[in-house]
Amino acid sequence: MADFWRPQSANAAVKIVAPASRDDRPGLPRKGESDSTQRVCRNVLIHGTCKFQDKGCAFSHPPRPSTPPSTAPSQPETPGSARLSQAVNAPVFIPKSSSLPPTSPTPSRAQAQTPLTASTLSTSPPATEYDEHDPYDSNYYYQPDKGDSIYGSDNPYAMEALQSHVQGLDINAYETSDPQAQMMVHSDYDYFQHQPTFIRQPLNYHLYTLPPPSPPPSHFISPTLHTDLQLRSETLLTAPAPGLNLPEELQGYHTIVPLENTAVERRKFGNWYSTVYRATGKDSRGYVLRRIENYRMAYHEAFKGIEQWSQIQHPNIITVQEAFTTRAFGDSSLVCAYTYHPNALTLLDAHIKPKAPIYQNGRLQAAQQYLPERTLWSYIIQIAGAMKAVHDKGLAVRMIDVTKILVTGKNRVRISSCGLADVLTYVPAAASAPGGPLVPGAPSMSSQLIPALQQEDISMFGKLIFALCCNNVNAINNLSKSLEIMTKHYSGDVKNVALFCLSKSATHKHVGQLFDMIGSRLLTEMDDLQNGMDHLEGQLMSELENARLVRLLAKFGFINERPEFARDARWSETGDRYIIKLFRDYVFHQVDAQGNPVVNLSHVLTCLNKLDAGTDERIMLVSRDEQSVLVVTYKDIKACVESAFS
Ligand SMILES: Nc1ncnc2c1ncn2[C@@H]1O[C@H](COP(=O)(O)OP(=O)(O)OP(=O)(O)O)[C@@H](O)[C@H]1O
Repeated sequence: MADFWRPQSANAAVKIVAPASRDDRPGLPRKGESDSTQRVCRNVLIHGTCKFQDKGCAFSHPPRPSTPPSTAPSQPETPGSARLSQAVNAPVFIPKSSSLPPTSPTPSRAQAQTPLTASTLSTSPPATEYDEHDPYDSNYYYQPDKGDSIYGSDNPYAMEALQSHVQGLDINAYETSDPQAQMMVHSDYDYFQHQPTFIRQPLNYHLYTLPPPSPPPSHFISPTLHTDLQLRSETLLTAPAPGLNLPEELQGYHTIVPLENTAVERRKFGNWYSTVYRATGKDSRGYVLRRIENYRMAYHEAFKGIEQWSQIQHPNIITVQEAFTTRAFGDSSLVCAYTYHPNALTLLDAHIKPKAPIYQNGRLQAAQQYLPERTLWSYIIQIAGAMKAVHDKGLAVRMIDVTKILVTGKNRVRISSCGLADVLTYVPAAASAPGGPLVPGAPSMSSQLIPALQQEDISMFGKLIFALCCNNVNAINNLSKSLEIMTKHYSGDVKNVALFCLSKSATHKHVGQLFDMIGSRLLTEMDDLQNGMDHLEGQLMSELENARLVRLLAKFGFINERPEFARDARWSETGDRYIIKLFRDYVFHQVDAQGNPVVNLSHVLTCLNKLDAGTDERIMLVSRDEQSVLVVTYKDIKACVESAFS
C-alpha cells in the first residue's frame, strides 16, 4: 500500500484509511500520465463538462461515472523515512465524505492525543478512497510537465532553472525599481497562464530572540505597567454619562466629559471659575479643555503667549495645544486645550489628601504619611528642569502649585495649565500707562514683569517643597513647625533647597543655582531613567514577534477554502491542504460531549504556538465523517502549512 503521506519518522503521520481503486475515480491523473492527451481535462474536473470536448480540446474527457466509487479494504501501513516534502509523491487522498452529497457538517471530535500504536490506529474503520498507484503530485496545479517546469521544488534541476530564470530577469527584489519585477515571474502553465507567481523571499520572522536580562528595577517603571496602560486606554475610551448638557462639538473637539465635580464647592482660578474637561480631538486623540467661565476677551494679542507656550515640548510640561473663545457653553468662555494624560492625579490628590488605611501583610495599616525622599528628589529635579526650560524661553511658569502639577506615571510629574495665566492677566504695556494708546503687538505687561515672575516661580517652588514634605498645603504658614518636620524626615539638602527658593535675595536667583545644590542626585535620577529605558526596550524586544500567530492565521486564510478550488476536492481534500483543514477543525471546531462548540482561547493559542514552533508533540486529527484518523506532529503540520502556502 502506498502512503497517502509518508511520515518523516515513525512518529509522524499515520494513515488509517482504506485505499480505493484508482479506476473508480474519473478525472484523476494516472501514474505516469504527463501527456496532455492522457490528462483529464481541467474543465471536466471543475465544471463536470468541457465545452471544447469535440472542438479540439487536447485533454482526455472520460465518461461520468453512474455510481459512487467503491471503497477498497484497508491495508497495512508502510512506514517510510522519506522527508515530508516527499508527500509530493504520495497518491491522492480523497476522503469518502468528499464523494458524498453535501450534508450538514458533522462536528469534529478531534482531541488531544497520547501517542497511538499502529494496532490502535488500525481499529478505525477504513472509509477513505485511496490509491496506491497514483503518486500524488503537489505541483499538479502548477505544472503540466514536471520535467519542464521550473517549479518542481524537489527537483534540483528545476530549482537551478528557476534561479537562472530569475537571474535572466535580473531581478533583485530589494534594488529594482520595477514593482512587477520585484516580486514575480510568470508561469507558463495553462492553468495560471497569465497570473503572476510570487517568488517567496526568505522570511526571518522565525528568529525569535530573548530580550536582554532584566535591568535593576527602575524608580520610573511601575510594577503594574501593563495594567496601568490598559486602564489608561480604557479611560480614554469611556463614553460620557448621558444628561451632562455639554456641547456636542467645540472647535473640532467632541465627546466632552468633565474631569471634576462642579457641584461641590469650587475654587477660583484667579478671579474666574474654571472647569476641566476631557475631549476627543479631530485626530481622535485625547485632550484636556480648561474652560474659564464668563471671560471677556479684551485683547486678541493675549493669545500670543499661547503660541509661545505651544512651542515648548518638555517631558515635565503638559503641552499646550491652542486657546480659543466660545459661546458653546451658553456663556462667553475662554478654552485652553492641552494634551490629555489619562488617570493623572494632582500632587494634592496623590500625596497630600489623607489616604484610607491599606491592607499590608494581612493587616490594616495606615498609608505611608510622608513622601519618600527618593521620590521627593525626583519631583524636585523634574520640576526644576521644567522651570529651567520655561525660563530659558523667556517665560514664567506661574502655576507651581500642588493642584496644577500632575502625577502622570510612576514618579513622573508634569506641570499643567501653562500659558493660561498669561492670557488671563494680559495687559498691553501701553495700556497700563494712563491715557496711553493701545498698540497691537506691543509687549505685554507680563513680558516686562518676566524677571519678577521667574523669581516668583522659584519662591512658589519652595512653598511646594514644604507642602510635599509636611503633607500640608499651608505648611509655609507655620515655618518653624514645618522646618521641624522637614529636619525629622528628610536630609539637610532638602531643607537647603527649599530655603534657597524661599529666601529673599538681593541678587536675581536663577534655577541653574538649584542644580548646583541638587548635585549627585541628578546622577541617581539619570541611572534610574536609563534602567527604565532598558526595561522598556526589553519589553519591546519581547513583543517584536507578537504578530506571529496573526501571520499563521493569515496563512490559513490564504490556504483554506479558496473559491477557485471550491468545486475541486483535490485542493482541500488532498495532501497538505487536507491536513491543514483537519488541523483547523482541531483548533477551532471542537465540540464538547453535548455537541456544544468549545470556545477555549487557551486551546487555540496553545495549538497555534506549538504549530508556530513546530514541536514534536503528536495530535490526532479526525476527519469530519469520523471515519479516518491521522496522527501527526505539529512539526509535520507546520511543514504542510509552509508547503501549501508556498
Ligand atoms: N492634562 C491633563 N490630563 C489629565 N488630567 C488632567 C489634566 N489636567 C487636569 N487634569 C485633571 O483634571 C482634574 C481637575 O484639574 P484642576 O486643575 O482643576 O485641579 P483641581 O484640584 O480641581 O484644582 P482647582 O481646585 O484649582 O480647580 C484633576 O483631577 C486633574 O488630574
